[in-house]
Amino acid sequence: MSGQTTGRTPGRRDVRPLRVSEVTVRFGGLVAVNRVSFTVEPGSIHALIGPNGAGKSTCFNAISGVCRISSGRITLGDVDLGRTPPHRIAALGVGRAFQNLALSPTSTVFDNVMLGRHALTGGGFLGHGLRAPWLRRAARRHADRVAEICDFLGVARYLHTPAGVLPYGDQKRVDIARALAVEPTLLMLDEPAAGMNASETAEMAALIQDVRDELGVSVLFVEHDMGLVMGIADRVTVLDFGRLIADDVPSVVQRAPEVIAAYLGVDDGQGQPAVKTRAGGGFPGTGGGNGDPATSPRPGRDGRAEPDSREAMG
Ligand SMILES: Nc1ncnc2c1ncn2[C@@H]1O[C@H](COP(=O)(O)OP(=O)(O)OP(=O)(O)O)[C@@H](O)[C@H]1O
Repeated sequence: MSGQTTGRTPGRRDVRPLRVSEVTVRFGGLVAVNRVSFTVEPGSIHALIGPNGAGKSTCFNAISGVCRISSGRITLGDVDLGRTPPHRIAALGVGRAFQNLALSPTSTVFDNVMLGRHALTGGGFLGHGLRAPWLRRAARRHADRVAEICDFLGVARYLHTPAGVLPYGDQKRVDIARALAVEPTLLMLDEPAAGMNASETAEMAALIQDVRDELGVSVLFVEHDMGLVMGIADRVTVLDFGRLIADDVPSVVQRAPEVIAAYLGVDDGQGQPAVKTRAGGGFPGTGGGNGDPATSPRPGRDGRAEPDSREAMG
């Protein structure tokens, strides 16, 4: 991946910490996120993990303004994001790529990525029909930047191709390009390796590291592939049933008894999973199972097994 990048840094904004402080999100009587606090440090790769229904997506939605927090505070630097609409949050420097690609399949890659740019431009210069010379110059600058971002993501050759005909892995890259088009200081990735094979996952890992190292952008990602998480994250926050159960470096998190128990549903009290009760389950470092919690059943809120339909992803 590194060979495909331009190495150009945006240098447009200071990268600031994202602080999630005592955040609670309720849906009626259900507490989906329960007084959760963590900080994404500037220039870090930070993973948010947890079994199905743990509250990861809700937490992501709260940070990107898609759902309202019931209490607590979310700040980027000293800017309060907690009650800010999504388009403003994007303009403030938070770019988000989605698990289910948020691309228009019939629009070109260029147009899809330019759409991401509209958080910066307000869509204004296009709406004026490019009559004034300064509007044409602005449009050219934005077009050049879109091309640069696509080059960085390794999808520049598809610039004028409808996004929908690209291979899945390349569509993922275009979606990340769209998120980077807002010139974010924080990039949020929702299950970036979902549906990818081992070599595509390795390329995605390299890409995420390039975003951090070459663009200086912090990355917060939700992921079920524990190999990817433990391989690239500087810090890992673990949720279970809406509560934070661990927040530390990967080597500590993967040995935390609460984390092992959350993924396997059982703990023998010594921090060791009772794997015999969870066929195929396991968490890296525990010696239990295939190392991919996404393939493991886990107890539901009512204590019954809650099978996960996800495919094993490495
Ligand atoms: N819009 C909503 N209305 C009601 N309940 C919701 C809503 N969104 C999520 N929930 C519930 O909140 C809890 C947390 O869900 P969330 O999707 O955040 O978990 P998750 O960790 O992202 O799970 P997964 O890994 O399966 O995507 C679940 O019990 C879910 O059913």
